[in-house]
Amino acid sequence: MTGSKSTTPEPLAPPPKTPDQSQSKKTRKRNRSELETSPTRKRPKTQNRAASSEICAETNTPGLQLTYEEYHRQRDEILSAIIFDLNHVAATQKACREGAPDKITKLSYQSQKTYAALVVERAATRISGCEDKFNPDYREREAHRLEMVAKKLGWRMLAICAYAESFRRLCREEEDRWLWGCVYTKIRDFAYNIELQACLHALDWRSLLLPYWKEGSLPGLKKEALGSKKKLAELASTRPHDIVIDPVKKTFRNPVYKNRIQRDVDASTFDPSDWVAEQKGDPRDPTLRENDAKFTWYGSCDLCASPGVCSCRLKRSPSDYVQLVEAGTKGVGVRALANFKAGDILGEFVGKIMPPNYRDDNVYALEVQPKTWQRIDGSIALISPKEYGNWTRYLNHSCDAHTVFDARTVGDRVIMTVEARKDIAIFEEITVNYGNGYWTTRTCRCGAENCVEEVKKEKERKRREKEAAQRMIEEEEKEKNKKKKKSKKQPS
Ligand SMILES: C[S@@+](CC[C@H](N)C(=O)[O-])C[C@H]1O[C@@H](n2cnc3c(N)ncnc32)[C@H](O)[C@@H]1O
Repeated sequence: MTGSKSTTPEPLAPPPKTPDQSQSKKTRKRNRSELETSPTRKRPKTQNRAASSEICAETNTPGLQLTYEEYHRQRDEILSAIIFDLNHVAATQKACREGAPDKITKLSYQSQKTYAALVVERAATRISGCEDKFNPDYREREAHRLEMVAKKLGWRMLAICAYAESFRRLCREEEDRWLWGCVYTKIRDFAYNIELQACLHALDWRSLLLPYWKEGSLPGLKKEALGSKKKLAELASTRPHDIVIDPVKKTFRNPVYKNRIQRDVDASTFDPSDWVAEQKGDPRDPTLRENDAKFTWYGSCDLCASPGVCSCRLKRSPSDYVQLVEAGTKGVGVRALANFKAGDILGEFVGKIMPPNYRDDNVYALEVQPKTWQRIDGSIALISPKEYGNWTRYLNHSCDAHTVFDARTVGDRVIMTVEARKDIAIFEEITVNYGNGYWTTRTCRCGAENCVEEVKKEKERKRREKEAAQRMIEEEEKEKNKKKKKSKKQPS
């Protein structure tokens, strides 16, 4: 990414289309199969849904009260809430395990655990056939959905999801079976991602299943479903961005570059010895903002507008909502675990702070450029995360990217942030634009309509046409010269 900071605004997302226009044959087929998981539909009750049914009536989609887009939006919101709840419960559990939690945290954890245990119990009684069918509290819809998750996705998945209030409410209260079907399908497709996220955040789903553990006591509850305590403890102590998930093979690994494991770190590092040739005397970190007049050109803090050094920091929480995954031929990629909105700052690009002329990292390095209003040529430094960095280094390129790298002054330094330029849906791969310069010697495989490879092909086609035209002119010239010579030789 050297010399490739993209400061130009990304094109806006295309306007919403009707379901027929916006969906390819393949997606339509998939959507149909998603919807088929829930056979019947009831008329939605809320005002919002009524409005959506009007939209649908306008688009003449028989039998649908919501558009596909509306379904997908609601589905993504529910999924995002489920992941948020799981992370929140895991954080509460951690606080209770590690320190002296306050009363509210303790109560909150205890109540979440009780609710989750009740959900597992409901599924267990239903599946083992001991359900009291004459119980006035009997809720068929909820029991059916819990049974479906336990039987098809496994008891582990049920125990994990049971901790999320939004999942419990979805099973109990959501009347729209199609919407339930959409969410269920997505949970099924990303089950391994959700499971690993829960394990990495040390969510204690195991204790919900242990009371039922006895060979053959619950259909489908095998010893493997409980997992090994040692392996779970290992995962819980791993930094989530130190592993890359392969959801297809259901495995994970450490990210590696040139045979060295890449480590996840929280902040950039500066080693004065890297800067000796660059700066005379005592080398200093050029991204550090100090209270002396010499460096006032870093501008005021972008968070609190303080002209001097302040204590502002970027929130780290968005990093809990991204995952490293195998991205096919592109290597490692980043997947969103929440819905992000345009304008959200997702994180800081961190690594080793090197001089601008550093040439040893032509894959990951990013220039720290002056902010757009500054009239300063060149870059201040280069951030090289080839060995130590965070998840932002794994953002793959797309010519129609979701995010941009941008320089910002925050607290005591100038940092490179990753900012969303358009909405990002949960489980989508997050991309950034490296700039066309990066692809002069490489081949981009982003597949976007405006891909730089198309521009390259067009350039190549024009070059060939020009060459062919040049050759024709030359040949015509030669012919003319020959004719001239001949006519000179022949006496008139
Ligand atoms: C900054 S790294 C991104 C993380 C990288 N995928 C990895 O496995 O570490 C940039 C490298 O990822 C790969 N890459 C990223 N986007 C790509 C794209 N659109 N097409 C092809 N390769 C891509 C290229 O190998 C590129 O040199």
